[in-house]
Amino acid sequence: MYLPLPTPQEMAAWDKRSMDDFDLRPELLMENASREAFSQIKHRFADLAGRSALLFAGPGNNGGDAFALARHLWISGVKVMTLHSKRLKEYDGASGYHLSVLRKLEVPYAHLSEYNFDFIRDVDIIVDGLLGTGFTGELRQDYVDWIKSINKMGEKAYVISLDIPSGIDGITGEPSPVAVRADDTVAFEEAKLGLMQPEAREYVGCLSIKKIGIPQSIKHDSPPEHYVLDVDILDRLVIPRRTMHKGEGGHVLVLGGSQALSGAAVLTCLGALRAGAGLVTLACPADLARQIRCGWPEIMTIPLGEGFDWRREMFSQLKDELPRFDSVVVGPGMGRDDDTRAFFCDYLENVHQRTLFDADALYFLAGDDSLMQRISRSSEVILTPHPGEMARFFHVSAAQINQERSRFVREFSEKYNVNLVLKGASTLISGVDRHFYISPFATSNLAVGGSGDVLAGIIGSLMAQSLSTLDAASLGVYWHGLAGKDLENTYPFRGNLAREIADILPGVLARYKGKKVGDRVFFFC
Ligand SMILES: NC(=O)C1=CN([C@@H]2O[C@H](COP(=O)(O)OP(=O)(O)OC[C@H]3O[C@@H](n4cnc5c(N)ncnc54)[C@H](O)[C@@H]3O)[C@@H](O)[C@H]2O)[C@H](O)CC1
Ligand SMILES: [K+]
Repeated sequence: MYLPLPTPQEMAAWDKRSMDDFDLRPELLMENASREAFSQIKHRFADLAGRSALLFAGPGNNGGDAFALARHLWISGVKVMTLHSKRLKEYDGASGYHLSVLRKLEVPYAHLSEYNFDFIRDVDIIVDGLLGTGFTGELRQDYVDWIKSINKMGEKAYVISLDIPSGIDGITGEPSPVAVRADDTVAFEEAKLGLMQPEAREYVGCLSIKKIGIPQSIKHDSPPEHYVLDVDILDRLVIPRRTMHKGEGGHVLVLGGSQALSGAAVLTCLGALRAGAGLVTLACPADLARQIRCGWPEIMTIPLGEGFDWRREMFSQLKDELPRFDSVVVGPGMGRDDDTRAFFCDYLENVHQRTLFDADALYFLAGDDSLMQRISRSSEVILTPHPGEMARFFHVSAAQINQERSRFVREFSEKYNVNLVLKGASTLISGVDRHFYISPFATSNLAVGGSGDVLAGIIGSLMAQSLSTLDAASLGVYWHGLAGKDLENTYPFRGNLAREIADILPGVLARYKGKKVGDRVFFFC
């Protein structure tokens, strides 16, 4: 369901405990790491003998991984050249050990700063073992130059990064200021947090996670703070009983829509229906409800008051009906005027415990902390802002939110302790369990008006189907992302409609549920 995403510090702590408590030597873990990278290369090249490989070995253990890998390639008949970043005698510990074996085997090596890349012709394989989780701050200029050389040669050669593309920050995922563009990245034991951040996407290539022998109990005793959603989250949805009745599918109430924005509420209803809700009811001003009823027979409506505008009094019509719904989605296309706000405030006084707040509901909540206090610490509600909506809570810009998504989400959780979905590439979920869950999907096919409305409907639907709010959010975000990824195949230049995201949900589920992805995090590489 959730794969751990340790920070470099969390990973180093696991590493240390492996040694201290279990006497697992670093040489051994390094050997395991290099074997895993080797098998990934073998997976890419059917016949390795006679190929050429250039290995970049940095000053730390990432460089040691490259030394050990150079040995496996050499033994397989690959023409190997190992380039090291510091003087040979400066290598010690596990890296020094694997280097010494290489030297005994007489594998060719050279100092990086003395090597002339102009001599390189048609290398097949480039191994990036320059920097791993020990990298901090900005790259030194010589590293910038080496990384640029790798990327230049990588236009024609296969590039594999060990653990993390060199130059990528292990937490933020940002290149600092450049980074290796890999075809494959093999993350050792677990993917590091930075690998899953949107900033790292174009550098990581195809990511696989390979175990190197860190005992499970260590990870269990010191769990990381962040996780990435995995495909088996789809297993939370069970095949429905043939004899079920629609009530068992849950009943979602959507409060939203206004004359200018009726489509948003409809898309939320469609998302909810396509995600399997047995019944979906839209409550909105009466004239709007009549219009929507004509075009969408599957959506039931509760016409409130009269006209097209929301009014405070309308809530009294709805109040007694709330308990018959299994979840409520409030906000899509609702509008932001004072009368709508008054209706929303009355709703908050009587809030359904399984409520999802989206769009204009977030606008009201962000503008008045006393409203947030009414739902704060409610473990079953959820807020689903995009960066612009999140920005209003902090009086910053959407760009600032995107620069430090984790930090803002953490601050929000600490202040209000509710479930939260911060949308965007690599959507971030924070649960009332104080953990953070990242979506593995970043696709431009989801960047279309109405996509968020559909997501609100999906999550609302899953909340109505008795999943915990956090599971509903995780599954909903994964399913929505998978649909977007699937649309990428049909519409590589975008152009899909938001309603198509909703429409393909059942088919996507049928195709991908139970599918084995092995140790790959991303389906599509
Ligand atoms: N986690 C495990 O159990 C295992 C990890 N392995 C590999 O080891 C690296 C982490 O190794 P470490 O020695 O801690 O760090 P690095 O190799 O990343 O190198 C640190 C090295 O880099 C220098 N440095 C730091 N910042 C900069 C900078 N901005 N510019 C230039 N140089 C920089 C610093 O001085 C250090 O010398 C992990 O990623 C795995 O690949 C094991 O092999 C298996 C077990
Ligand atoms: K690396």
